[in-house]
Amino acid sequence: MSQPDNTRHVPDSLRTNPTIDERANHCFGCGPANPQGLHLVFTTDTSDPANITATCHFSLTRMHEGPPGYIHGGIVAALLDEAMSKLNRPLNVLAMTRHMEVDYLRPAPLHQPLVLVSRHLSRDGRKLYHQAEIQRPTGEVLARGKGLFIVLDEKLLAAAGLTQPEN
Ligand SMILES: CCCCC/C=C\C/C=C\C/C=C\C/C=C\CCCC(=O)SCCNC(=O)CCNC(=O)[C@H](O)C(C)(C)COP(=O)(O)OP(=O)(O)OC[C@H]1O[C@@H](n2cnc3c(N)ncnc32)[C@H](O)[C@@H]1OP(=O)(O)O
Repeated sequence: MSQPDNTRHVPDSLRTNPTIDERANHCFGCGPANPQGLHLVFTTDTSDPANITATCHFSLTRMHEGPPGYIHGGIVAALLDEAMSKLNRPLNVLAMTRHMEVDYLRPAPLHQPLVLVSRHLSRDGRKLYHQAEIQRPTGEVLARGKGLFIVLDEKLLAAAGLTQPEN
């Protein structure tokens, strides 16, 4: 009986010592290699250490439709989650979402320029508290998320062949 050839689907980068960026290459939110992904590109601003932010300008099409003409609510949550996760690198940690909540304030339209803005709120040991918003270019807030991210412990990372970034 023939066996599936899994090796063809393993990128070279995963055979050696892949960086977190190489591993995140297929991330649904930001991975450039994911043909079905959102391909979000963020700019982070660390100029004020007390107010670290990440910003992304984007527009979606009917691939991500929920209510007619509007972004699906699950995608809204994914956008907010992604935006908040982008704060972890400037904070120099690898962390994952433990809890998040979403306020759907107004329907978020397809085919229109929108802005994702996330902000680091506070840190308590391994617990990072972030928030993110989807805004119109006018600043009107359409959706807001708050998230608890947990800095991954070294044992979990070691199992995945990773280490926390140097501080
Ligand atoms: C297996 C290896 C994984 C490899 C991952 C490698 C790198 C990842 C790093 C970067 C990712 C790269 C690209 C970004 C990709 C996606 C972007 C979007 C981000 C995501 O989409 S990422 C996916 C969704 N994410 C998950 O798939 C997480 C599943 N989960 C877990 O893997 C565990 O859950 C973990 C490890 C997170 C924590 O596990 P844990 O056992 O270490 O910690 P625990 O659960 O105990 O919580 C700790 C403290 O939070 C408190 N706490 C809990 N809930 C609370 C609440 N509601 N309010 C207030 N406090 C709360 C507890 O009370 C406790 O507090 P205390 O320590 O003070 O007791």
